[in-house]
Amino acid sequence: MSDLRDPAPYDALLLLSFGGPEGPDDVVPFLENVTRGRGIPKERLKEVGQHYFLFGGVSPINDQNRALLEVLRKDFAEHGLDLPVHWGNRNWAPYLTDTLREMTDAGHRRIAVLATSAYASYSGCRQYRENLADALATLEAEGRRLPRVDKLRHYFNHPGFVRPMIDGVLASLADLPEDVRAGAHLAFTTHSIPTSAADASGPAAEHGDGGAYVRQHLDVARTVAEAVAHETGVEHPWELVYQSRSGAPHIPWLEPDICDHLESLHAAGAPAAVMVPIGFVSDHMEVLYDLDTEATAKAAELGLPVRRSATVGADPRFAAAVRDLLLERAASERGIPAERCALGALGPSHDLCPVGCCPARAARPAAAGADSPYA
Ligand SMILES: CC1=C(CCC(=O)O)c2cc3nc(cc4[nH]c(cc5[nH]c(cc1n2)c(C)c5CCC(=O)O)c(CCC(=O)O)c4C)C(CCC(=O)O)=C3C
Ligand SMILES: [Fe+2]
Repeated sequence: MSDLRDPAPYDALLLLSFGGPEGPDDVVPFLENVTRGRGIPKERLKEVGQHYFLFGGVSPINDQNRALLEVLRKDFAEHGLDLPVHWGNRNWAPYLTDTLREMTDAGHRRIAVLATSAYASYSGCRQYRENLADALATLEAEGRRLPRVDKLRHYFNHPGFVRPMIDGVLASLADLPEDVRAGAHLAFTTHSIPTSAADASGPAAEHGDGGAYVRQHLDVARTVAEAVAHETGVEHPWELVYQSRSGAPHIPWLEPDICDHLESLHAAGAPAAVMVPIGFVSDHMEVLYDLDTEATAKAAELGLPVRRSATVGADPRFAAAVRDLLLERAASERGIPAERCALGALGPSHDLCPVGCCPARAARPAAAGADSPYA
């Protein structure tokens, strides 16, 4: 096999996701899993529970991961990549620990991990690595010989992640009434996090205010906005805004919120907006509730025409990007330099999170980084 198509040393891929409830009885236990020890106000939990109940207690995220699994397996098969793809979640079944146990018992020794989270930050990266460490600790306590797990690099700027978003924005613009289209703002949106977490996501000293988290999002937003301008001949004004804030009101989180932003746009005379959820990999609950329900209602109240552009989801170009990331990392683990695709100004992200990357307040073991306690 030609070197750059060889998955060795990897013998399996693990799709690692957030997980979500699949019926009304799952909602509260799911929220308990998500927020264990994180001091989310009870009021906020009741509110978030309502978002799920509005959709029958079902988060779309699991079906989206099932669809992604299917396109990944299809893409691998079509490209002669004989590598099983498994799926495990941090907060709901199929649970990460159970999947990793099955993979270990099936004899997998070297597992590449794709997290359904594209950017740096504690919530988007280190927390996934902590949960991997927890799962490995459980398997170790059960007397199992541990496989090695490697998390694939951040793919926020991979063309297979960015190009489908550009197409999504073009489709949303085309769907706006013609008389407001040319003046439409692009409101790039992502999950708000505490400003302290943003600054620690790759140090503010190196990346500026908001750390790597904000810088990476700004880079993607600029890349998408420039590609859209190139395609349409119109330079749409754009901004990076936030959604889904939680936590106590006195703690500063990234702002402005998308709903406040729509109000400001309206007040400033903007004729329309496209909400572009660059922070998310699929149309899960944060997109369906916070954007399609809440922000869309706010826009209707203002009389501001809005559209919400698609996330990458199970786009075959994303599956191809995952294959690319896996083969690139496999080659590099074998000591062979491989091309590392990236759009924008920041270049490809690191393979291995450095010691102390994206720290949380309380230090906990995290796998698949330079400070992993596991080989
Ligand atoms: C950066 C980021 C991403 C993007 C990266 C990634 O995708 O991982 C993300 C994704 C998601 N967040 C999700 C759900 C929730 N996030 C919560 C809480 C929080 N998220 C945070 C950050 C992020 N979150 C933070 C700083 C908190 C508060 C503190 C904490 O608890 O760490 C809470 C608790 C209640 C609330 O506060 O809202 C819930 C229910 C779902 C599933 C949706 C579904 O079911 O379809 C997904 C994909
Ligand atoms: Fe979240």
